[in-house]
Amino acid sequence: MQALVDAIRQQGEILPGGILKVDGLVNHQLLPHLTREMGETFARHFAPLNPNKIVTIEVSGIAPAIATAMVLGVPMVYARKKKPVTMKEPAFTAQSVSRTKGGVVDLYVSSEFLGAGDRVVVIDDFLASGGTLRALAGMIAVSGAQLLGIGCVVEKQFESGREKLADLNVPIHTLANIVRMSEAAGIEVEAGR
Ligand SMILES: O=P(O)(O)OC[C@H]1O[C@H](OP(=O)(O)OP(=O)(O)O)[C@H](O)[C@@H]1O
Ligand SMILES: O=c1[nH]c(=O)c2nc[nH]c2[nH]1
Repeated sequence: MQALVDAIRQQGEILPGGILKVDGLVNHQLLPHLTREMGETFARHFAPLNPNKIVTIEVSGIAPAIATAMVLGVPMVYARKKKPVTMKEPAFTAQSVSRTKGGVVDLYVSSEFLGAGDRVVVIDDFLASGGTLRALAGMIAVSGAQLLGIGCVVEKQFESGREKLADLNVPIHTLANIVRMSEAAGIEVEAGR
């Protein structure tokens, strides 16, 4: 997605710990034209798989996920990181490591909104180590739903998440790919794959 690649070139910043800051377009401020194009691009890519649900993780996955769900006309469910009193039991749960806040986080999805018969495409903002998507895929498997594919806005190729998720045997589609980044060489970003 060329507009996203251009925006990352213009606004992306490298932070310590191999973190790419794209708060101006993905993780804090959202740009409607870019978010809409993300949704349209993911929807075009995954429509042939005929999903009946988009699943993501709060908080930064919500925007591209709802943009995709709106184009496909299907519900979007997001895993919560704190279990609210409104969430009915049983809930599916897993743990992941938050890359931007540190520490282990619990993920919760209610069985009210995910279960056998669901055909799921997962949309998230970042594919880095793949740990968060692995946790979510585990919850989807336990629920009895079928995982059809994974879409991520930004892939950090140098963290090899794609290779680590290969055993899930689902297509992974990303919109921008960070091949490498370093203070010396800057951010090498190309179209997703
Ligand atoms: O592939 P991984 O190494 O697991 O990294 C990707 C995950 O890291 C971020 O979550 P984080 O909790 O940092 O942020 P968020 O609250 O902004 O969604 C991002 O939203 C992905 O879910
Ligand atoms: O804002 C972010 N920047 C990153 O580099 C990253 N990696 C995983 N999750 C991330 N979120």
